[in-house]
Amino acid sequence: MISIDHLLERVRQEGPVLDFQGDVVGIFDPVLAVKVDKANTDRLTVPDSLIDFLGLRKSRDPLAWSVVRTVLIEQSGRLSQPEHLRGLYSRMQAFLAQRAGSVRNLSELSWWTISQSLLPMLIDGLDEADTDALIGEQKARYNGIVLQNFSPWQRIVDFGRSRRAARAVSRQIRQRLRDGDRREDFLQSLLPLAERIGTDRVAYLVSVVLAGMSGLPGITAASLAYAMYRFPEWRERIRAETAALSLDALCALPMRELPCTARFIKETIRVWPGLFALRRPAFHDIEVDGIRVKKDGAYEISSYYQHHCPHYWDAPDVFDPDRWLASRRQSNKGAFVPFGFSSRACIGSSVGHAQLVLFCALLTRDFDIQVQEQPKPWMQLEGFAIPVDFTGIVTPRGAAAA
Ligand code: HEM
Repeated sequence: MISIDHLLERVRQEGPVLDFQGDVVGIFDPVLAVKVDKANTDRLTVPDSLIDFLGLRKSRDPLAWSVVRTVLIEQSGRLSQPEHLRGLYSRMQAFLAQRAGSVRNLSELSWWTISQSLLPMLIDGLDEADTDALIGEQKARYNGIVLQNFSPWQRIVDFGRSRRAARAVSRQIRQRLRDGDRREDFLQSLLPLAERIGTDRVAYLVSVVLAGMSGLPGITAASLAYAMYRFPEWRERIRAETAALSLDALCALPMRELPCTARFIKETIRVWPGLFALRRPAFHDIEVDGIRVKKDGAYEISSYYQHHCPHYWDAPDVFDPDRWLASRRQSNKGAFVPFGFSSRACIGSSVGHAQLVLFCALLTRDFDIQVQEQPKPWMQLEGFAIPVDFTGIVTPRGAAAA
């Protein structure tokens, strides 16, 4: 990956559309990035499965990706209602409480607190064995995404984990369809598609949501914990806001009563967006506003670039949550894209954003964190932002709210 300074200089000299090696076009203008990504996604459908390749499916009725996205976005909205957030908060709180009192890798702890607590929103009512299977898939993703451990042995272990998780998901789908049992979770929202696309492809869609909830949410949570360590004055402001609310009030997400928390989250995901650059294959020839990307070529778009470009932000590298005050807000022309670019943006952003607010509350009103200063924690910026050497002890605060 080229450095941000080099990229900024190239864009300054050559403009926002750059030719990279190997038929890759870099698009570093927010409006153009959205247009090209949309043109690529418009014709995207749910991919074929093995059954299609073997010619075993009776009807072949392609289902647009945008339809699936709408279903999932609506479900994400329902799952961010207070009654579901209360459950999410309790799960995160219990997870942290079990791990309190001993020295931990705080990035890893943040990642797992967030990721594991989301599982019942994917499939509610799982038994222990199937929960273990899905946690196994999350372990595989943690190894690949965060630890970047691609040793042959790890790959074999993780392949086994993924197979086990896939079997658990298929079993759950069959069981739900057979028993007519209804739950409020992502799986439920996908079941009506089973008749049209087959249960195998519903299982695939469940795995896409599982992947979505087992990567960036946890990485973002680690950045929030790190930002609280680096900027303790903001931690105290968040504590004051969240401790003033009962848990029920907090789960209604009264953002007007949480202005510092909201600004802190925005600024953390601006400075350290979960994903720096996306290199997306072109599914067909794309021609938009004079930009051409050949089928089987690729284009690159970057939230990190957009979040650090002085064209859109004053002092872009400075962590300054107050830049989001209404009195100071700049017109950033759609450059702020922590949840991705519109046509492929995060389907879980309602749940995701709510969870980040609750995570901030948890780390301030319910727990204290003592971070170890040796070795000094630092933020690794390679493809995504993850705090390193970030160890410490989490302890419950005496006055944890009911
Ligand atoms: C703080 C939390 C989160 C952040 C920062 C985040 C960020 C993102 C980003 C940047 C993308 C775009 C990736 C791309 O363009 O290829 C994305 C996509 C996605 N996210 Fe999230 N996400 C979060 C939470 C979640 C949650 C809670 C779920 C599931 C419940 C989820 C499910 C997905 C899925 C399925 C996609 C793929 C959408 C598609 O391919 O059309 N995300 N997310």
